[in-house]
Amino acid sequence: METPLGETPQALVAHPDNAIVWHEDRLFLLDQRALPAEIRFLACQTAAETAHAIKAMVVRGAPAIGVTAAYGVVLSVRDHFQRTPADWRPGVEQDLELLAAARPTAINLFWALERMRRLLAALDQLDPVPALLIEAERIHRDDIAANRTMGDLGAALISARTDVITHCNAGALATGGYGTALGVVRSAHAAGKIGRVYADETRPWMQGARLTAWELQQSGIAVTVQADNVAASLMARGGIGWVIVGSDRIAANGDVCNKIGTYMLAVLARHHGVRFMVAAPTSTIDLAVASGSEIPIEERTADEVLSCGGTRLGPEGVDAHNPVFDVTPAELVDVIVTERGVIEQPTAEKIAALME
Ligand SMILES: CSC[C@H]1O[C@H](OP(=O)(O)O)[C@H](O)[C@@H]1O
Repeated sequence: METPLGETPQALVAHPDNAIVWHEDRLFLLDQRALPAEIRFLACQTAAETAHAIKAMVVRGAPAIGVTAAYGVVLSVRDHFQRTPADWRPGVEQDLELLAAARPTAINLFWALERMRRLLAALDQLDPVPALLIEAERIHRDDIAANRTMGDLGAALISARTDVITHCNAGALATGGYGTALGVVRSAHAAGKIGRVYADETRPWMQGARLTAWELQQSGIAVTVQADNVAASLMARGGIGWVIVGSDRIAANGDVCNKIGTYMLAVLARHHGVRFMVAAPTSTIDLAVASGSEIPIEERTADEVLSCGGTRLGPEGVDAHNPVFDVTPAELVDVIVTERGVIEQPTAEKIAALME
């Protein structure tokens, strides 16, 4: 289990861009289960603790999960190399499986593990840890750079000041920093193009009400939280120029898997003439799945639906259905923004050309 901190080191400043910190040979995670009511970092010292932190959603969001898993591999190799320097690889392989089993949908988890696995296979120097830490830090740094590039590319698509709707949290907390959908919002806001952000609360885990609202408040961006069923009438009222969301996995044909409720927003946006933007790094594109129907959708516990903030809402004995992602067909996506460029009206051909 992760180690709650006694004295938080000065390097651990509580800011959305500081959700994942490698400090003094330990991995510190801003506990997103407690935000914004409580600011607390948890320290992970093993791959098992890191895997648990991902599964328990201490850290969540596709790119953030990938970055965290990469550091989890560093913890694993250091652990096994120290214990059995002559035969550390079997134990690390078991830890890689443990990390891969933490959550099934966000492709960045598997992308990051595969990148670390490739380096592991190539390493033959005596102590592998330094090279692996450099790679994990590179994955982290590259994700932030990608988000900043996407922020500017997405902001350029917003032609005039407007209000926007976002869903869940695709901000700095969900990435290595800066954010994907909220990275576009931050860059567009800096250019004077964002009036107000309407953040869907995003039942049942409330990423929007808790995390997106906190992030945008920290960035000085006007944010209004709304129940998940308000978006239709808000779009009908007018004034919403864009729906801007992130993604956990994009299929080869441009179908977008994202937090449950995204598909509903895409249908509403198309009906109301609101443009629908998905911001995601190319590490979220999975060419191995032809369409969204092949993407595994994580189901979490019924209790997450039948309770809120620790208070039981539903009667005992009643079941609940809790798929935490859905798939938006490519034809409902106006634009996908990646760090390599923008795809209008995504198709398999356009995705393939981008990924060449
Ligand atoms: C920038 S990816 C964020 C993405 O991840 C969220 O899911 P979860 O909070 O369950 O990890 C949601 O789908 C966001 O759009």
